[in-house]
Amino acid sequence: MSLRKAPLPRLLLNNVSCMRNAQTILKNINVSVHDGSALVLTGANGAGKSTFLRMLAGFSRPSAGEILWNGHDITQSGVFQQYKLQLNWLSLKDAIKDKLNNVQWFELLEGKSGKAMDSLELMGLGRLINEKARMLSMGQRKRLQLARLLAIDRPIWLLDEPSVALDADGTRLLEYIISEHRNKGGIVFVATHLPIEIRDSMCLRLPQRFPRRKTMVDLLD
Ligand SMILES: Nc1ncnc2c1ncn2[C@@H]1O[C@H](COP(=O)(O)OP(=O)(O)OP(=O)(O)O)[C@@H](O)[C@H]1O
Repeated sequence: MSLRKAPLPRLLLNNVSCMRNAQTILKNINVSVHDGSALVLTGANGAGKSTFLRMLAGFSRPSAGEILWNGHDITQSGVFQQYKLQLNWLSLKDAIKDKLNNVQWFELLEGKSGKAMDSLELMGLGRLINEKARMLSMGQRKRLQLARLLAIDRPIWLLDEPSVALDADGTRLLEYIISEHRNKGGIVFVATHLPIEIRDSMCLRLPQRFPRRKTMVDLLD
């Protein structure tokens, strides 16, 4: 009889906690993530969804536990140098400058080229290619961020509220590109308040951090 070893998860969060300003934001998180998986993070305002993504991006370190990528702790500098090249980050701050062709600029920065125009077309921005980014609406800026995500093409996507400002078609495009990315073996983390259809995803609902006081919403009930 041959005993096959279970494959190592690409990412493993092992009893991870995170503190900020001497307060525990995340406590004892355990998650295994394999290629092609998606994890959807939900929870009330302030529950720690962005903190979770920031920790995965290496912006803040776990105060306890470890995050392993291919079995190696991402906080070790040699490992982090390799790990950070796997990440694609999308947040509410869009870091968009000047012309739409900043997608091409990001491509160049990555030593890749050729996907910018197709990505912009896919996200419905083709006819706006020569516009200044400051002329774009909120939803168009979000589409531009998504085009950049496609053009840069890294395996691990960290998406913080990716559907905010998107219209129904934009949200469907987002769902489509997430699905295609996963079909290619990519990994997607999504922190969201809005419903996004992501097939076979894991879901982690972070608990509310403070005992609730009466709010205006309670008075309206
Ligand atoms: N730079 C920081 N220093 C200290 N505390 C912070 C910092 N950034 C966020 N926090 C705190 O961490 C907690 C979690 O914030 P976080 O942004 O992760 O929540 P969230 O679940 O993403 O919330 P939201 O749904 O409002 O976006 C909050 O109480 C917040 O005040």
